Formats: sequence, structure tokens, C-alpha cells
Amino acid sequence: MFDKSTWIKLPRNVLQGHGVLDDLADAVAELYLSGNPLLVTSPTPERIAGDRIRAQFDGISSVSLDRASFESVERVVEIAREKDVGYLIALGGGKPIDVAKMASDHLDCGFVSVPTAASHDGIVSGRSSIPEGDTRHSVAADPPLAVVADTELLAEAPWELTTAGCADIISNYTAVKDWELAHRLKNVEYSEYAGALSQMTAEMLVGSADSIKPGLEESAWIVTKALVSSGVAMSIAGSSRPASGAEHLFSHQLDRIAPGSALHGHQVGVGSILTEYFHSGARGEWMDIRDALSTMGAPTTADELGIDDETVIEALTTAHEIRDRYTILGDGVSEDAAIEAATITGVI
Ligand SMILES: NC(=O)C1=CN([C@@H]2O[C@H](COP(=O)(O)OP(=O)(O)OC[C@H]3O[C@@H](n4cnc5c(N)ncnc54)[C@H](O)[C@@H]3O)[C@@H](O)[C@H]2O)C=CC1
Ligand SMILES: O=C(CO)COP(=O)(O)O
Ligand SMILES: [Zn+2]
Repeated sequence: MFDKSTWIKLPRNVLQGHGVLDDLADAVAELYLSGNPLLVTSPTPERIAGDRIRAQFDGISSVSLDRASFESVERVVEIAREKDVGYLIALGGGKPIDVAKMASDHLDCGFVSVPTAASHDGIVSGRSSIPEGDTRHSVAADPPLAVVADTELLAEAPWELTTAGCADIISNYTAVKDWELAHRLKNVEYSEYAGALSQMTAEMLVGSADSIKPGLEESAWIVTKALVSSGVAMSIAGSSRPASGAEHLFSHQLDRIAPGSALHGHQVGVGSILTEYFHSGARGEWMDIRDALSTMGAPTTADELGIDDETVIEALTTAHEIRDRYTILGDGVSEDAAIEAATITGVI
């Protein structure tokens, strides 16, 4: 008997373009949601766009959070129940979007994603990435019902946030290699469609490198399209595997050892140089990753991340412990091997 089944959840509306933030209420009206919204944001996005969103909704409440954590999720759930809200609007970078995504899952209500930075591919994904103690959970949640990505707003964000988004996409190269490896060695379920989409997204972004420049709104357009596409790959896979391999484990470990030092996307980009070296060594494909990052203005060294060499080596040698996800790191990289890889690639 044929017994396979799959359930792919995707956003219903994706609006992307100049000034579309002011169409948020229209995009929400199209979803036939009931009740009032709760705006879930963090301090800077709140300052940048909070009032523009509140002006479009009667009876809206707001909560501003400092970090992504299970406590923040609980706080949002509590406020949403207290105010009896019908749905959530997530405004900001990856952290408020992840918190709102998970809270909406707990509340069994929908949410709408309004990114203020093209810095990560969680804009559309059906995963929520939340740290807890020594580990980081990639929790299944529903993707947003709608995404409203205003390229005018995204283009005004500090340029480094956009280069972080580019690096999060470039890391798809190694994420897919890790996923294929895990499929071959550990029989981890693999989706060829999701793997191909993720890799093609990275290739198309790298192919558009000449148009990705500070001050060009088209850059925000190109990067956001790639972030949406990568998020869709995660939704097709039903896991973050297409966009998160060993380079992400390295970054999650840096978040633990040296919290707040660098942006998620920048960390995974440098992680990708290192893990590509482990994948293909002397063939030099790590140089392609490094050059693509460097062309887009993303960091390629520990120094540019603002992280010292010892911390990079500690993160690289312990990254395999952070989550039960088989990657090129296997059961761990020795300190000597980590130092050699980081030295040859020029990361340290
Ligand atoms: N769920 C998923 O599938 C994914 C989740 N993530 C998660 O997302 C997070 C990384 O996302 P980030 O956006 O880097 O984090 P973030 O939300 O902390 O934002 C980074 C910084 O940019 C600021 N910012 C945002 N928009 C701004 C604007 N327009 N102008 C000035 N400053 C602005 C924020 O206030 C913050 O200080 C990580 O926790 C990562 O694990 C990343 C990729 C995928
Ligand atoms: O950051 C991600 C993809 O870019 C996904 O995060 P996780 O590694 O937590 O699943
Ligand atoms: Zn990422």
C-alpha cells in the first residue's frame, strides 16, 4: 500500500514592494480574520514602524520584547489571552518574528509577518528558532498567513542587516550538502525539491551580486525574494534542513558563548566558509563561498565578526553538541583540525 503523505503549509499572501506597509490592513482584510490584533515587536522596529501599523487597526494592542526566548513566547501568549486578540502581527527582525510565530502556534491563531530587515530567512518559514540553555530548538510552527515586506523600509535599514540576509542565503550551499550527507549516512529524510530550491536560491542571489549595493532599493527587493524562496524551501521540507546545517550549529554555539557579538547571518556565513572547507577541502569551493560573501560586503573572518580566534575554535569544536542534527561535523572536530581549517581559510 502507498502510505506516504505530506502537508505543506505556505503563506496565503506575500506582498513585496515600495510602501506596501501601508497596505497591511488590506492584506489582513483579505484573510478574513476575526478579532483585534496584537503587535509583537522589539524596540527598534517599534520605533521605526509601530505607529504606522497602529494607525491602520482599531483596537490593536502592542508588546515589545528584548529577546527571543521561551519566556518571551509565554509573555506574548499571556497578553494575547488577556486582551482576547484574534491574531498576531510580527514586526521586526528574526527575533520578534520567531517569538510571534511560536506564540501564534500556542494560541492556535494566525500571524502576519512584517519584516523590518532583510536579515534572515525566517520571514516566511514554518520554523521558529528559539535558544534554551545549552541548546537551540527549531520548533515546528505554522508559517505566517501573510507577509508584508516593504522594500522602502527594508532599504533604509542599516546595510549590514541586508548583508546578513545575503549570508543567511549563501549558507544554503553548505546546509544542502549537510542534508544530503545526513541522508546518505543516516537515512535522514531528504526532499529533492526543497534541496534544489534552496540551492537555486543561493545561486540566483550570487548571480545578482552586482545589483546588491547599499542605497539601492532593488537590493532589498532581490534579497527579500531570496529570503522568501528559502523560507518556502523550509516549508516544503517541513524542517529547517534546506537552510540550516553545520554552519548554523556553529552560529548557534557562538550565540551561547559570545552572545550579541555579531548578526546571525554574518555568523552563519563565516561558518559556511569553514564547513565548506570540511566538505571539499583542497578543491577550494570554500573560496567561492568566501568570495560571494565578500562581494556582498558580509564578514569572512573572525576579526570582521568582532569575535576572537579562541571563541571561533571553541564554537567549531563544540557545535555538533548543540542539536541532534547530523552534519559534516560528525561527532566533533578536533581542536587541531579546527585550527587548521580556520587558518587555511583565513577565518583566524
Ligand atoms: N525561524 C527561522 O526559520 C529562522 C530564524 N532565524 C532567527 O532570526 C534571528 C536573526 O535575525 P535578526 O534579524 O538578525 O535578529 P534581530 O531580530 O535581533 O535583529 C537584529 C537587529 O536589527 C535591528 N533592526 C531590525 N530592523 C531594523 C531596522 N529597520 N533599522 C534598524 N535596526 C533594525 C533589531 O532591533 C536588532 O537589534 C536569530 O535568532 C535566528 O536564529 C534566522 C533564520 C531563519
Ligand atoms: O536560521 C535558520 C535558517 O536560516 C533556521 O534556524 P535553525 O537552525 O534554528 O533551524
Ligand atoms: Zn539562518
